[in-house]
Amino acid sequence: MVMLTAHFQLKLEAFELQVQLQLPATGISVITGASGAGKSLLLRCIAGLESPQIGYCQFKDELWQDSSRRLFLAVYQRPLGYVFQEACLFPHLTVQQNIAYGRKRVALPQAQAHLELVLALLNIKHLLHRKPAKLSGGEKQRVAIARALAVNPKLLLMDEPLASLDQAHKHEILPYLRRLQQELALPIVYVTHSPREITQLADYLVLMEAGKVLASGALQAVLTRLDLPLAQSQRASSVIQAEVLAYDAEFELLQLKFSGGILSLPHTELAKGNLLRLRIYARDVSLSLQPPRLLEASPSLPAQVLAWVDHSSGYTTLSLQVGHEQLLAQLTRKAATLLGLKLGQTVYAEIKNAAILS
Ligand SMILES: Nc1ncnc2c1ncn2[C@@H]1O[C@H](COP(=O)(O)OP(=O)(O)OP(=O)(O)O)[C@@H](O)[C@H]1O
Repeated sequence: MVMLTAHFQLKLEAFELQVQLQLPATGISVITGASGAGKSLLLRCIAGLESPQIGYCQFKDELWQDSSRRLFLAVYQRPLGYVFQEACLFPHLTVQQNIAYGRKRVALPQAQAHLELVLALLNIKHLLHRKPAKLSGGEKQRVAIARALAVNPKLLLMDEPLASLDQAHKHEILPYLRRLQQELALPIVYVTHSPREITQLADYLVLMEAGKVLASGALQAVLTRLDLPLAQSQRASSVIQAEVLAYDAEFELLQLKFSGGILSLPHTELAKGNLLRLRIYARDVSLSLQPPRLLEASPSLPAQVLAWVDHSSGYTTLSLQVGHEQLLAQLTRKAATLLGLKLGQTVYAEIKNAAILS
């Protein structure tokens, strides 16, 4: 189901945004692309903070903007929350007052219950009486997110909300974002450069370049498109869903099942049946023409070669069909040449490492 249909044409002095986009109703849609690609401008257009010469924006069954009919809802008339790179809290107000500041225009009876849920989900109840100067960067950003959610928006827009935080605080906030989206059933449009945030958060991915949408689609489909810069970078990765099958306590190995076979990963114990999102870097997948021998520690999985692309760095990225999933593998061009691969050929992929993202 489509949540948001957005067509914008915005001419600035030295830049033109020209976007036609549809985003799905559920999950987190991530907008990514190089610096200056127009990601923030697109988000600002959706919010009604820019006035494009041509603009059409429909959220579910609400028409927010249609330049052909001279219709334009101002930002405060659109039921959305906006979180910026910096928390931008009022320094003289407490956390509670900062959050209440955004809530003045909401007088729904269920608003208090909603707010309680938001405070619990973001784990900030114990901070309510502090001033922003006494909060860590991560806590400030959680308060800024609570303030945006306090108005009970139908859509949350986030523009690089973790960019000003150090690594530790980024890690602290990421799990909250996924939980918020799920518990509040709130669609999120999220701008980021970060490959980690893309793989951890995105259900749907939009890739922008020079003011235009270069590609958009389900995360896995966009990540594994060999014609896009994502698959050709050194950090190319694929994402798969897997289920916890068993735990080998002796070797501290988690056994995970996905449609392509079984993976073993060193990890602490997780409950059987848990569904996990795994990120597999293309360079952590090695290929062999021989089927695995019995009793290998991490048996290779049968995979079909779908396509490959050579890049200028001396590497080749291949896309492989493994069960119902597509995986990327990155080899040196020499190794790929020596394997003598052919399209459609069956090879054996060893997944040497995978990160559990959620
Ligand atoms: N108000 C403005 N007036 C003129 N040009 C602008 C304005 N705002 C943005 N631009 C230009 O539009 C282009 C896109 O800007 P935008 O902030 O959307 O990029 P971005 O993809 O979000 O980049 P970054 O990742 O660095 O934040 C840039 O070249 C920028 O200089």
